[in-house]
Amino acid sequence: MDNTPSTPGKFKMEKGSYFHRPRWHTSLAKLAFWSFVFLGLMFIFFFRTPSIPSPSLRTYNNFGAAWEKRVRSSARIRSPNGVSVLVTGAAGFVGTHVSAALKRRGDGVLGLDNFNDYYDPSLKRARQALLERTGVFIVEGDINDVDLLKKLFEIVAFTHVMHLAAQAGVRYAMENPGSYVHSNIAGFVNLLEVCKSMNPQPAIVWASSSSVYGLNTKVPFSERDRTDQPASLYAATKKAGEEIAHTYNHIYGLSLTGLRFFTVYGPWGRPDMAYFFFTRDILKGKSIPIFEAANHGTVARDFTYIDDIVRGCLGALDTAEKSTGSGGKKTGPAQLRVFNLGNTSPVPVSELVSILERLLKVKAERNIMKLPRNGDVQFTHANISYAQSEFGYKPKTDLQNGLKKFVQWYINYYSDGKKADQ
Ligand SMILES: O=C(O)[C@H]1O[C@H](OP(=O)(O)OP(=O)(O)OC[C@H]2O[C@@H](n3ccc(=O)[nH]c3=O)[C@H](O)[C@@H]2O)[C@H](O)[C@@H](O)[C@@H]1O
Repeated sequence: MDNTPSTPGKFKMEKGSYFHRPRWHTSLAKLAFWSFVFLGLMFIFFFRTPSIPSPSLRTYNNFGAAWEKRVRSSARIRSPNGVSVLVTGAAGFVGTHVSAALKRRGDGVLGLDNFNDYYDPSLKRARQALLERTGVFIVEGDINDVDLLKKLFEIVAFTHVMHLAAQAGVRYAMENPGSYVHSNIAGFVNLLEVCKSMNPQPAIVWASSSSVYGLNTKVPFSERDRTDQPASLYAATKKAGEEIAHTYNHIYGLSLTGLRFFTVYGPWGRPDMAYFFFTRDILKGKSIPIFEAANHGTVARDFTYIDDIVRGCLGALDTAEKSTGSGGKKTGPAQLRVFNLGNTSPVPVSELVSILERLLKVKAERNIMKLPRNGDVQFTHANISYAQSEFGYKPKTDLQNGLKKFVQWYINYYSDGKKADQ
């Protein structure tokens, strides 16, 4: 679809290296150089000890017979009313939890993830291992890979797609804008293109974000509020996703449900998020930057615990109606929805830090600083009545209890000397 690589992660567009090319003054130097390269390659080829991956994490060549068998087996429905779900971003934080929950109740689940290095890929591999143990196979690939997506639909007639693959994080969008366009816009369009051509078309539930409310000041945020003043490119790409969803629903009859997640946290979380790296840095005795708005204004988030989000995702999936189109043609109006999935009780970031201090029994070195103008908004607060009325969404975990579970996981996960660096 474009020229960016299929796994952007930390990839950034490079400036042309033309002006830095070495000049070869003599053909002798050239010969010596290539002989060196050749010998080096031979050395690597013959003397490298082959690393034997554990059977559970063996990588399968996409499209091979063994791979196809694993795809089929992972997606096999094991309960009477089960559905078959393709979960994109399955090695991600929310993707792992949702995949495990679907599998537990007997649905067929196949994961897809590009394992990019936006944050520590070993954490993604550990989540993959966790899912493997529950019988969920994650295909390694990118949502921009049309052939791969088509192949997966050829093997399995997915009834649903839970699309959670994305370039996340609000601040990183200033460093690497291309990765947001690549995953959240081009990747999403690619996935919808493939879904719209299927017969039957799957119903799609996908991750939008609370950040679409941008600079709005009226709280709590309702789905009916304006979403035309995003504060980050990340938010703008999620908002674009919502408009793109409208288009595919309108033209092709795809059933589409967008979920606006509000700062999701919990065990197996994302190391780029504040609660995660605050924990790491408090334990290290490193100072943590705590943002505050103008005139000492409070910065707050409607932090939402992962188990509540998972219940919301499953509720949305279970109430998703069938797509109405087939093979690229719409036959009638289809469902188009967007829901807030938040906690409805915002907590100031300074309070988040106090809770962590109590749980970790370590005093944080607080570095209070002005909210930088790099994508953050001052507060978020969800009105969840729509999700409540449609599928009984009701968050149960407050920040104190949720962080307790996160800290327990964190201490346990990093107890064996693993590094918690991003
Ligand atoms: O709910 C959402 O829509 C978004 O939630 C998070 O974004 P954010 O709420 O900014 O989460 P964090 O980066 O963990 O920040 C949490 C709070 O800590 C503050 N913060 C962050 C970083 C820091 O160094 N200091 C600091 O005080 C932020 O201003 C924010 O109020 C996720 O990173 C997004 O992917 C997601 O879409």
